[in-house]
Amino acid sequence: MATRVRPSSKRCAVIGGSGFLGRHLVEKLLDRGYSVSVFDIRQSYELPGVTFHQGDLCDKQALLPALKDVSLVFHCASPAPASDDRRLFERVNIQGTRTVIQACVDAGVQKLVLTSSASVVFEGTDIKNGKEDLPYAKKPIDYYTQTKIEQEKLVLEACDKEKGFLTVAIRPHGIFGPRDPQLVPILVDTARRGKMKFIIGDGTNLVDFTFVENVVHGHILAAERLRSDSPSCGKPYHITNDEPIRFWDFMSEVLVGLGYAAPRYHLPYTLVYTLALLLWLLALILRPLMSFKPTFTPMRVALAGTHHYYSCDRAKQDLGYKPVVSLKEGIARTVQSYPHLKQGA
Ligand SMILES: NC(=O)C1=CN([C@@H]2O[C@H](COP(=O)(O)OP(=O)(O)OC[C@H]3O[C@@H](n4cnc5c(N)ncnc54)[C@H](OP(=O)(O)O)[C@@H]3O)[C@@H](O)[C@H]2O)C=CC1
Ligand SMILES: CC(C)CCC[C@@H](C)[C@H]1CC[C@H]2C3=C(CC[C@]12C)[C@@]1(C)CCC(=O)C[C@@H]1CC3
Repeated sequence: MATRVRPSSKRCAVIGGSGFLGRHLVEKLLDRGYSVSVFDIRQSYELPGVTFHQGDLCDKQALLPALKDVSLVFHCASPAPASDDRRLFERVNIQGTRTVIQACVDAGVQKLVLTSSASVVFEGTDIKNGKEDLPYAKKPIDYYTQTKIEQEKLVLEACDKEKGFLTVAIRPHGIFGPRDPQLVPILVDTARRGKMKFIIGDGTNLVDFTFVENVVHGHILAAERLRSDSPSCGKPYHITNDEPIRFWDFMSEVLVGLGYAAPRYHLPYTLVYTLALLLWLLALILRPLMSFKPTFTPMRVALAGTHHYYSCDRAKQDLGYKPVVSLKEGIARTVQSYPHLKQGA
């Protein structure tokens, strides 16, 4: 009779492990003595202790070898939020996540940790100290958010204590840190094109930004605390720096740290939001003829002009979460890590 090898509890897989968050997660897992199998559509680095499997997560046959003898899987792959390719989001975040769940079950994986997003409850209006019991956005602001909602539901609903398949979702917000391909590069590009002179709204709106190492810490705590008798089974958890900051103060600190001027002049929120909507519509209409990507999308304007900060109380209580790097230290380390994006570089 063939005996089934019990997966080692120190062997895990990171789907999306070549990306920004995924790679930081892989590095921390290695530090903690895990051996890691990375599954990603691209390979961006090599590290001892890591086995790479290149493929599309929508392909179960490609996924299965990466999950062999693995007890714990982190799923942090997604198309970039800046894309507006609805079919891609639906294929990867919804169909692909179904495939990931099925592959985990087939491979005998015991725990699945999903990187969701705090944005699953964001509709473009103020959220102050939002808790996990807020309803999902009824009118998600973009395809990214819409498909992250469906993805989170799928993973949490798949939690099955009887079958020994446990799931949990981490909802980070505004991840930043070294090697981030999004926040700082887009900010600097906008500044270099002379478009970061304006503050949208009165500039007092509070927002969460989360240093990447805190997000990693939250994921590992969630994974290690996940047992059939733990309160976290099938639940989502906000993970932030727990230090809400004015959106425009955060942007200014990063810009000034890199040698650019901070935005100074105010523009009314409703005016900018309406312009962003019109521009988005225009881009949609002109798509068959030409392609242009507006910098100020409705989603970015909404994020820049409203309050959106979340309570981490549930993560503190159930997971023992506490940020390990302060916002000040995180900003300093981030700025230092981008010498090539400095003014004049
Ligand atoms: N960055 C942020 O502020 C926040 C991010 N999140 C979530 O965190 C997770 C990680 O984000 P982040 O690290 O910033 O993103 P990245 O784009 O840096 O990483 C995602 C990785 O997944 C890969 N990928 C995309 N599609 C597939 C596919 N079909 N099969 C296999 N791999 C694929 C990407 O490859 P490629 O680059 O080639 O597409 C990339 O390597 C995502 O789930 C995101 O939704 C949540 C909240 C905030
Ligand atoms: C042009 C400026 C008004 C803004 C430049 C910075 C923005 C690129 C970023 C500020 C907040 C960020 C953010 C995300 C992406 C990058 C920003 C818009 C997410 C949408 C990434 C994916 C998520 O799950 C939620 C994030 C919220 C904050």
